Amino acid sequence: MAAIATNATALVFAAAAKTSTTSRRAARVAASPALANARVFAAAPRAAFAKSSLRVSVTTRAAAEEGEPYGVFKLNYDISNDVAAKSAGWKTPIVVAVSGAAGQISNHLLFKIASGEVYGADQPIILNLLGSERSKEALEGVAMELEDSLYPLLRQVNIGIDPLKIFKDAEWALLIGAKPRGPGMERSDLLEMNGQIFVEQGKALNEVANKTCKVCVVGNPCNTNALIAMENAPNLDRKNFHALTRLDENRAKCQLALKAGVFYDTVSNVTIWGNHSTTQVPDFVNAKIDGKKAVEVIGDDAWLEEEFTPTIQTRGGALIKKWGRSSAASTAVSIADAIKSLVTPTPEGDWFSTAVSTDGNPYGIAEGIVFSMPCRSKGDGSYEIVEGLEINDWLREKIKASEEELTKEADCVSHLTGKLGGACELQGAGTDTMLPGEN
Ligand SMILES: NC(=O)C1=CN([C@@H]2O[C@H](COP(=O)(O)OP(=O)(O)OC[C@H]3O[C@@H](n4cnc5c(N)ncnc54)[C@H](OP(=O)(O)O)[C@@H]3O)[C@@H](O)[C@H]2O)C=CC1
Ligand SMILES: O=C([O-])CC(=O)C(=O)O
Repeated sequence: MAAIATNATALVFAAAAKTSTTSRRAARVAASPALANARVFAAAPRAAFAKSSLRVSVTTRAAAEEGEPYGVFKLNYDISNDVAAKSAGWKTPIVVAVSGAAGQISNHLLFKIASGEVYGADQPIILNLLGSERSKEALEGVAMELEDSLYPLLRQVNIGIDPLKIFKDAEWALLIGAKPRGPGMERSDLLEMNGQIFVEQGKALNEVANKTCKVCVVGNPCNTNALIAMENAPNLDRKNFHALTRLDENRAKCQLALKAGVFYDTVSNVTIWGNHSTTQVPDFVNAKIDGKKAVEVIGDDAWLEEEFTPTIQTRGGALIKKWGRSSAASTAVSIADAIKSLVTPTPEGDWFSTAVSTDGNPYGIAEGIVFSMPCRSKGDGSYEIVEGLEINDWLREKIKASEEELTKEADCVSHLTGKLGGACELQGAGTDTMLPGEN
């Protein structure tokens, strides 16, 4: 993690960084007498927080030797004296690691997370931000903006370019960074290039993340990137790997509401099946509007099949044409929604979409891929796949096409997932498939 000096205190601290923890602290105290009375909070690992009193009993030693928390987050104090924290009954801080942290999606998401809107108003957050040589400076800028936002719940920010450090003790890993597809690139090229990133990050998560870490892959092609990360992290529960299809669900809810002439909060039970690509299947068959079947409320099967479905499949591309960039704010909102769906109980009778491992799934989808399905959660971070949805011929055929696409993608990256692979059938003209932003 980077130790970046932003003020006199930090400069003194940075200069002392190669000495012992004790002498570093002495140097900081000398530079800032107010610290003389301060005790440790900033880099205390999660286990150090006693649930009842929020008392911190360890020093920053371990983290300090790897790199310091950013800027103001270096300032140590005793959380047991934090009246606001105590009276609000705050929980133990959690480590949320984010890759592509200097990118445009993160620029929206990080501030939502730090505000308490995502994990709850009683959940202190430690943000670990992963960048690269390319984005080092930009990442500092992001950390500066987080400092300047004065979020009470944001208790520490660490920035760095080494996933082994940034993913340390992560309870959530939001993997957003990925190379965008460039002109003339085959999807298989993108799979290969980004696949390498997710091998490295999967291995790092395996080594240093909390064993119950929940991983949400956003960087495209997100389903297969999630598969690669999952296969490279055998110490983590496969069920805890997700690829983001919540944006597609939100897009589908909006279009159904628009057609029905109702506000979108009346639309429920919307599933996105399959890949976050143009083969995805927005399920209008099981969707509801005001508790009634959407198909009956809308009463226009031709529209649902021939307009609604392709509109959702290609919404990303339509947005890029208008805005000149891919969805960022709405993607960040949907990541927040996806997390909230796992940390709060799903409303009775409803479900949400997330792409998860197909191992043991109740719909007969091929195993060994990451496929979007209807899920429910008790709010403890885990989920179950909702069984018993009606799969009519229309859905069956479309779901099959997305399943075949993901199976081919998995074959293309078999050398990255430790499987004995088949040929990569995505290579060559006419066989290539598209991301939502590529049409
Ligand atoms: N699943 C979904 O619903 C959606 C997914 N997406 C995907 O999310 C990802 C991030 O989008 P967004 O934040 O808008 O993108 P940005 O271009 O703003 O940021 C992407 C980040 O990826 C990192 N990156 C990793 N490897 C490379 C590379 N080889 N070349 C360039 N950048 C790289 C960069 O960070 P660094 O230099 O720090 O590594 C960069 O900051 C994309 O893959 C996009 O397709 C977007 C919208 C919806
Ligand atoms: O293709 C992209 O980068 C954008 C994308 O996934 C989407 O908007 O759904």
